[in-house]
Amino acid sequence: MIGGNHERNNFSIGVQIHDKNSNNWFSPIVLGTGPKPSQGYSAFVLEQGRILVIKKGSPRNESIWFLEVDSPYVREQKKLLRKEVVAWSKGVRGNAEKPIVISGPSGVGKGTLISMLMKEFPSMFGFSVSHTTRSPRSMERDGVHYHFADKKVMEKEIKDGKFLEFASVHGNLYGTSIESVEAVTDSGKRCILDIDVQGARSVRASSLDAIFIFVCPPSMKELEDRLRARGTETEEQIQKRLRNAEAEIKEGISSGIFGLILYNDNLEECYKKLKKLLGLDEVTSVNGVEIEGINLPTEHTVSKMEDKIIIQETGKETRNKIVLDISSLNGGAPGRTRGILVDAIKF
Ligand SMILES: Nc1ncnc2c1ncn2[C@@H]1O[C@H](COP(=O)(O)OP(=O)(O)OP(=O)(O)O)[C@@H](O)[C@H]1O
Ligand SMILES: Nc1nc2c(ncn2[C@@H]2O[C@H](COP(=O)(O)O)[C@@H](O)[C@H]2O)c(=O)[nH]1
Repeated sequence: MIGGNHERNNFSIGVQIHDKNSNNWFSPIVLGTGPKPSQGYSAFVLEQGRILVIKKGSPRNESIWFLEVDSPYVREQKKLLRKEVVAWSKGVRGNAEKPIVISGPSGVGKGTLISMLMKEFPSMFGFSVSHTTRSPRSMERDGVHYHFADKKVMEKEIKDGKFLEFASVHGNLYGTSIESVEAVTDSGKRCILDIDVQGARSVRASSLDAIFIFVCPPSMKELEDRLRARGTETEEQIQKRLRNAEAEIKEGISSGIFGLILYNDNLEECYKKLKKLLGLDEVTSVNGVEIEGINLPTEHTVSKMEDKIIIQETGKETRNKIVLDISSLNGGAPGRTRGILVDAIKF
């Protein structure tokens, strides 16, 4: 059962599961950010354990949702959390672009390359803000560079299934929350994750369909010089990061986790190669790839014909029809919007 839940000031709609055998209702763990309560919903059970939910009277990009009840991702989470699990993802027009995972040893230049990409293509990419238990550096801001977290709180949230991946890196806990990835995908942008090799391995093993890029330094000497020049770590921390770098580089190159390997020798050259790998070398406009919202008429009826959902405007002389092609679904939970092909027909 999917329904409104205003009473406890919880402004996301609630989900309850009915067990036919015991005739009991129970509340599953709900992953991802769901839709806010609305004046009405239509729902259709789709293949592969998904429910399509269409909201009435919602603003642009807020009307189409998918509740995953028995998809491969949800089954994986049920095993991990040993509880009933469901997961939300939001429907967007077109293709949901794959998230990009960037890994590499500390100081190789991942953050520098990501900043260049986000500066040149601000409307295309968004950064997944990780959680960490390490202390902030002087220029770092909470919620922008990291969510600086208390270890106990973060460990509890990991237990509650709120993280896509987490790892102990250079003596601190780091992790990517589902909410952080969703904050990016919900804004229609392609998500970039800057995470270590262990985190990339976890993401690879999950059902999040991403692109994996490993960044290598030209030499260990150059890596050391960059870490020192950055001036953000103590000598002891630099030594620890350099020791870890050797194993990370070995694993990054030989484990098969990463489909793409970039050498960051000359920064400009490396950035050009990164853009080429992402198919951006010909892009001159910052608005080249936008994921559009799906704009539904406020008053409508909904029907299903084979693999098409037909949304018909009511109460007006011109009756616009919107057709969702559910055979075209791509992407999805966790932390991803679900792309869908949409046709609008005016009468
Ligand atoms: N190709 C390059 N040549 C010289 N210096 C570089 C190059 N790329 C990055 N740098 C410099 O190296 C330092 C480390 O870069 P950056 O902070 O981006 O590394 P990082 O991989 O994100 O590290 P961490 O994993 O610790 O966050 C920075 O001072 C940056 O300006
Ligand atoms: N597994 C994860 N690794 C992460 C995450 N966020 C950052 N990192 C990695 O940690 C190191 C050190 O980062 P620093 O900011 O302390 O220099 C670096 O390799 C990052 O890629 C995360 O969410 N999960």
